[in-house]
Amino acid sequence: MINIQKVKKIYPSKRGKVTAVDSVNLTIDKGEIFGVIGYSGAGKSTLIRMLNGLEIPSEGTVSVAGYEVSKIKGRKLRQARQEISMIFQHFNLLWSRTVKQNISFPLEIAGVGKAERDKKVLELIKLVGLEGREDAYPSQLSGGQKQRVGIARALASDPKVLLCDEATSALDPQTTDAILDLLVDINKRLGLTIVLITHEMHVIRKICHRVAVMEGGRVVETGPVIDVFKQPEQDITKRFVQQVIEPDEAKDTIEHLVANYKTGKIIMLGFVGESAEKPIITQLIRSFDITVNIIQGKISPTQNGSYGTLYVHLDGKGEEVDKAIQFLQSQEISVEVIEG
Ligand SMILES: Nc1ncnc2c1ncn2[C@@H]1O[C@H](COP(=O)(O)OP(=O)(O)OP(=O)(O)O)[C@@H](O)[C@H]1O
Repeated sequence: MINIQKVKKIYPSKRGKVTAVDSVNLTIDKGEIFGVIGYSGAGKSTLIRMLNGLEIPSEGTVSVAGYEVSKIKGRKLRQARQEISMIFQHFNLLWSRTVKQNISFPLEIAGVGKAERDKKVLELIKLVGLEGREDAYPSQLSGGQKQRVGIARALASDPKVLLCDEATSALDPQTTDAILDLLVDINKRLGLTIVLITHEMHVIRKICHRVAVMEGGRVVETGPVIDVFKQPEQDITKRFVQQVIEPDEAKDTIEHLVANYKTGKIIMLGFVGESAEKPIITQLIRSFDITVNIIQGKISPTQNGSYGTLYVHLDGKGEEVDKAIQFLQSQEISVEVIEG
């Protein structure tokens, strides 16, 4: 569906040239939710803007939904943009138009007749959950509702690809989750390919099938989300993964608890995929003469399996504790002894 080949984008600036995107190759399949993550200045916006011709690459080719967007102009590019829609961090709504009129706008531009427009707008309002708010103005809506209008408007032209430019960055965590759920629902119902850029690993964890990590204009790591969580290769990826699996308050609690347990061992277990759903702790308690205290744990689902971490304190005779650890190591989980 999307093919990015040897793409570079160089901007001229007063202090010389800036390479915003450097030698990027990516292929994104039909129906995928693909995330691009990176810190500010990594080149994410430039990359996503090249997918709908808002920026033209300095080198390389970009093809999306059968259009070579890096080469086309004028009418052909406008036609391509009907099939490659975009939503934005700050929604970009028309403030003097109602919800209905905002959603209808791209259909008016495309010359769709009134009856057909009205029918389509109603369908979209239902799809994004805005029933009852049809005649409200953007200023009367919450952030989440505004983004729902943005999504409905983007879907009006029946696109094949939806580009999301930090679409949840202006929203609170709960609203973010509701909008992410809506994107997954749309992806499944309409088979839409979604490409999103973000600086939050939570967004990637929750909805993406695959992820590319960008740093200094380059894609430094890419793969299925679960694999990246299981084995992040680059330091920057490890930092992003830690954002969600090991929040700072967890570290403080562990340090505090480690100081309190004088005997036994504290271990950190890492679960990925099917192992996250097995009753390993039950097996541990039944099979060994030890006590097991669960200190802290979190299991999170991704689009291609679950992963999680669990801190436990094992206490008992030294050899029995060691046997229990060997048992854990024989399972498909990572085991790290923290203390003891
Ligand atoms: N129009 C422009 N002219 C000159 N330099 C630019 C232009 N647009 C982006 N850049 C530079 O290119 C680099 C990548 O910017 P880009 O906005 O793509 O990164 P980003 O990862 O999206 O970051 P952010 O989330 O802060 O937007 C930065 O160094 C930026 O200053």
